[in-house]
Amino acid sequence: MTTTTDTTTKTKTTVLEAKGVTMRFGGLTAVKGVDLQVNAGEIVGLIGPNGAGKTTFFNCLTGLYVPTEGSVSYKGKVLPPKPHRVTEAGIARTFQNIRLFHNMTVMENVLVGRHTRTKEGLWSALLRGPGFKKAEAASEARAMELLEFIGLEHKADHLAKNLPYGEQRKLEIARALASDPGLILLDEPTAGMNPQETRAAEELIFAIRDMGIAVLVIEHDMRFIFNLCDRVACLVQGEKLIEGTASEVQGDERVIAAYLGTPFEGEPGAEEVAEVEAAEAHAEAEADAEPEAEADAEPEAEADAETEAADEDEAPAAESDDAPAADADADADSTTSTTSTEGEAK
Ligand SMILES: Nc1ncnc2c1ncn2[C@@H]1O[C@H](COP(=O)(O)OP(=O)(O)OP(=O)(O)O)[C@@H](O)[C@H]1O
Repeated sequence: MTTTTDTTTKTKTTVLEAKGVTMRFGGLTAVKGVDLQVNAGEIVGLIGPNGAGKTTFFNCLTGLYVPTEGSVSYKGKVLPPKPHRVTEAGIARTFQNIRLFHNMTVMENVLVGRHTRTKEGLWSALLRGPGFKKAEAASEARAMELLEFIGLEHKADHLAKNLPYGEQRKLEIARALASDPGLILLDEPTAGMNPQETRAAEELIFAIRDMGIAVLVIEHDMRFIFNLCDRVACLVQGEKLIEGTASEVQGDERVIAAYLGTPFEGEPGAEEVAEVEAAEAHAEAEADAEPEAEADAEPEAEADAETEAADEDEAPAAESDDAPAADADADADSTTSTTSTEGEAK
């Protein structure tokens, strides 16, 4: 599996073109006039805070929702808003919450994904004629190729429900690939994954791109997205806030603000700096004053000083030293954990 990000051989053929896609649910406009293009050979990321409209936009692209306004074209043709027609046209997808057939084997799950490419009709299937058997053998061969591609060929006859979580996510991708798509939409492919599984998913997506399949991916894991994507679009409250290269989007203050409310990287605000400096100066002054106080103190006074160690004169200095670091960690943690919890919850 190659992880090259070399883009020299990429063409600029537009695979997906969404124009002015709007989706309203009663009074709520979940997606507002979003334009987005995905070109052949590209990996495009779609980011945005919770409830920004990312999954709704995916559902509009794949025919699960009929957009209130706008159009979606695949390779120059407007797509009918019907999921099976969209799959037939060449767009496959995975879901935020895993949707495997849990009591079917790994192989059978991939074969289900193959059905849009199987031309044999009902009678042929019931009579199991030569045409059907040939098609069935070809489907199984293709399914096994895909299982080899994701590294699950040795588990072809295991029940899907017995796979570990990370392998279930990979199997979903194999099932989507079974329809021979030209574009795959991945909705939070690393939700709930550990760092090793996330890294493997990243490699898998590069390999899918290298097979000639364009990728549009929703993800909350920013490191993953910015490492992976040629372009990134950010949705906020249903609207596209910005679209650009990973570095353009990563550094955009509006994106940071949309996620966190306040910047958490780069320079802290003047107020925070002044607060920390004052606390440090206070702690130093206390430390300098202490030896003298101890030297002068009578035994009773020493006991008093110990009792006072926990009083408010000491406490602010100690807290001021620890608090900024602890807060920064908490911020970072809460960003990550919100992300994974969110992903798992759906
Ligand atoms: N079927 C629906 N009916 C009514 N409102 C909906 C429906 N689907 C989504 N919404 C609303 O549309 C908005 C966008 O939701 P959506 O799930 O698309 O956001 P998201 O960016 O994918 O969020 P997350 O990152 O949490 O998955 C939310 O306010 C949501 O409650």
